[in-house]
Amino acid sequence: MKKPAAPRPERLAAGLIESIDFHGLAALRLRVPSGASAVVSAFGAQVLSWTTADGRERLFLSERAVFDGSAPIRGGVPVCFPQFAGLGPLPKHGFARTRTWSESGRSTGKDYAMVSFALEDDAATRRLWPHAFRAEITVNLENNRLDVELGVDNTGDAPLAFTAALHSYLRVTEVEDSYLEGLYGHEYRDAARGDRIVKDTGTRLGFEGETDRVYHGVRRPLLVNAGNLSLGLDQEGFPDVVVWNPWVERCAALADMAPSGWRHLLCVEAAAVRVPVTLAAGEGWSGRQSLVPV
Ligand SMILES: O=P(O)(O)OC[C@H]1O[C@@H](O)[C@H](O)[C@@H](O)[C@@H]1O
Repeated sequence: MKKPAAPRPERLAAGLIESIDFHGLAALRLRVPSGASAVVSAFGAQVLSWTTADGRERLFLSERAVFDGSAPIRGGVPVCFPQFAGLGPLPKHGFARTRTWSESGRSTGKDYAMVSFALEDDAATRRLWPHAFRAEITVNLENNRLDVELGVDNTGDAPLAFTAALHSYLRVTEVEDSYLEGLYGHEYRDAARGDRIVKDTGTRLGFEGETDRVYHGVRRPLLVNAGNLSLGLDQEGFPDVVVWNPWVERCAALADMAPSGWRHLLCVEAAAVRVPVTLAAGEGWSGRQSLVPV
């Protein structure tokens, strides 16, 4: 018997933004005429899904991710701000990923849909980090790319310094069959091996164990070679690139990861880590990561 045809998604004439509930969280779904879509939650201003025009999900989101606000969401593009990892006195990766941000703008056009979320200091952030600031995440979905930008303004009257990252969890079919190109000749701090500084001499980086590296001063675009989930990555403003995969044992210790979850992710993060960003009173900074299917 002939199978009934799957319903065809309606073809959009222009970008569209809809409010949705995503695992109980308030979120926006962005859609563009190519068929690509993305989901961004107000919690963490976090991209939680990006499906390209070919129907493939490109971001890893853990099947055990917690969506009740009690913990950061494991997957998508968490925003690490104003502290990367444990490089300071704040909670790991800062507080931005566990705060609810406010929508600060949206627009659509023939071939894009864009939303922004803002986070400003309040009594709770000042208790942790005594600075006046305004951070903004802008997510721009186009037919064939996704751009995520973090902007930070020092709204106080004293200088401030921060480290930050867009902690993108890229979905791969099998991390052991994936590799990353573009880091040749760069120095990195190997956080999985006692923070030693190493110079990368391989033309491509493969994955055979726990990987936790901060590459310094990366100026070239990168290529994640992962079969039909391959992506080109580019960044501006962020000088560093973090490459992370927890592998078997560390993954098993993470309550919000399935035991085999590590196989299906590769974090390639646009980051400002080695040298903190310093802003004088009234000064601003921005950094962007762009993901393009290849
Ligand atoms: O489990 P978390 O807090 O989300 O952090 C995940 C990882 O994030 C990476 O960016 C860090 O380099 C790792 O050291 C860290 O373990």
